[in-house]
Amino acid sequence: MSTAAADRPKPLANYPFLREAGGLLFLSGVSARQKDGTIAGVSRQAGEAIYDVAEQFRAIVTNITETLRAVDGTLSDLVDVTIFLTDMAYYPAMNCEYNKWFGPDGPARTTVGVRQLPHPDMVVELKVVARRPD
Ligand SMILES: N/C(=C\C=C\C(=O)O)C(=O)O
Repeated sequence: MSTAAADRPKPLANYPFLREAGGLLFLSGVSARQKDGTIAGVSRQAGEAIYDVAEQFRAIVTNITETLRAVDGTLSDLVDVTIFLTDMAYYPAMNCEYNKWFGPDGPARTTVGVRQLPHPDMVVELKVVARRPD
């Protein structure tokens, strides 16, 4: 299974976009980082960072979609999602965006609060598992 074609920001270290095992696809953690290195959903006002968790979430969904596309998969193949938030104050807005993408029959989901993600402008990161497309 080739994963090299994914139209995704390059990994930050020596890990693959995804790894297959037992008919499942385990994707490495995905942020809103773009191919040019910027992070979606961040603006600055008077030097202060303003974070849009919904925009970051949408960018993550795009990154996941691109990763799955490389193996002929789609978001409907997701079976498990873990969401990392740097502040639970983002939880309601994240849920609102989440519900635009996934229904009650979507993947199992867990959300946890974390102190930091790999870049200070990342406020949300997803770790997902998908079934291997037929
Ligand atoms: N998966 C990891 C980072 C992902 C960052 C990104 O997608 O921008 C990691 O460090 O393990």
